[in-house]
Amino acid sequence: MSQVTVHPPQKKVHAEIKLTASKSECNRALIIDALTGFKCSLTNISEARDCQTMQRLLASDGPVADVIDAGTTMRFLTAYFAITGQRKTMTGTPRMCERPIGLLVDALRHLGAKIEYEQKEGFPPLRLEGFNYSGKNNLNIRGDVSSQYISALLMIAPLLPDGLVLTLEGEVGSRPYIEMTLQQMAYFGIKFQADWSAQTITVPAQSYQPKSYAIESDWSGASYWYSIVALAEEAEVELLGLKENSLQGDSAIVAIMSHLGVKSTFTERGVLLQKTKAESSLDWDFTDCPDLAQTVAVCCAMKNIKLTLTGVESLKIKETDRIYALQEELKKLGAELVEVETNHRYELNRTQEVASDITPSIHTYDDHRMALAFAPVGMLRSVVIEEPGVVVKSYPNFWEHLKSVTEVAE
Ligand SMILES: O=C(O)C1=C[C@@H](OP(=O)(O)O)[C@@H](O)[C@H](O)C1
Ligand SMILES: C=C(OP(=O)(O)O)C(=O)O
Repeated sequence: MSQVTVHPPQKKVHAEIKLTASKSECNRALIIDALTGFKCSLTNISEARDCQTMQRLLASDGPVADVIDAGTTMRFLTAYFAITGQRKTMTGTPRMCERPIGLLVDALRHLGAKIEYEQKEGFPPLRLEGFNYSGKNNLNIRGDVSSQYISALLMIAPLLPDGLVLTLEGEVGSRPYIEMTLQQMAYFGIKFQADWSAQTITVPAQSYQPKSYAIESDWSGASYWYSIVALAEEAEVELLGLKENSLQGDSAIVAIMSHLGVKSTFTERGVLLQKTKAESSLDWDFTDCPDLAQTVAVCCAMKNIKLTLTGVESLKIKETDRIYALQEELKKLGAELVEVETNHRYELNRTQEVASDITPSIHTYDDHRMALAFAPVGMLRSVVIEEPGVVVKSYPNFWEHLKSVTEVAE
């Protein structure tokens, strides 16, 4: 097993970090570029493996598209290959083949795509066998499973002969990601109407306009630096390439961390993080920013801040069951994450002190965010992170960046 040990810093954490670009923004830009016939000029392409995989698969005419563990790549490419009538087998890691895709497949079939399941109904691997337009431009889809299905459908909507009227049913999770999709579509010239009270988005048939586009740094990646600053005794970190008015919903970390002891000041180059006083409890709804839940839970566990989490149901179908993974690994930090009876509400409490001579060893469950969220623990006590290479999915340079502020032993 490979592992790293993160040791507490010997001096003030002081760094300027150039984060890689957002994988979400990048994978949308790559799909839109493909829909213009690759006529856009994209800059600051993300180093995240999910985006490298997207680029490689868009450029390949091979019959099998293996997305590895990239959810957006799987969902966005399925819609893209379907609408462009490409015959492909879509597959990924064993975990990817446990992540549901039935709602997207049903929607694409309704529009005219021929798609078969190769193994289990509702899950990858899938076989795409062409597209024959059904003449239907109305579609209803549940909003509470994954917003990625909705983004995937929206991005192909302008290419449908009659456009698309998409109605989202029930609760809508990860809504900022849907808004990011619409804003990026608008940037590339697409006109649409979004009626959020009726949860209906109307996209007429039209063409994307090729343009140049610079992808912003990754706010999800920024969240680990917020946690580092919150936990370190003394710290000042500038994160480069982030904007105050971001398309990314994970910029909510600014507001969350203002309660947990990090002050943000936007500069011409990005955002400056400085320490400030933390509150003793936090109650946060993660419906709009599910990828921040692990960062915040670990940070609160270490700072002994009582945390109540809601809106975390989707965590069970991500790279791993993140609720289970958090529950297991937080125990090693002396904290307990329990579901409160009132349903879908979780409470995090420190229940015991872990002796200072114990070095917790954190299992990462093939989930980049488990490694990234637990690494900041090293600001307060030495911690082992198992299989550290998982970070490559979204933040390949993380360990190099961390080494610039503290000892990370291989
Ligand atoms: O559209 C996107 O780029 C994403 C949407 C979210 O997924 P869900 O919509 O499945 O919650 C998020 O967790 C994921 O990391 C990226
Ligand atoms: C859930 C995530 O990614 P995806 O769904 O794209 O695999 C993530 O990066 O936290």
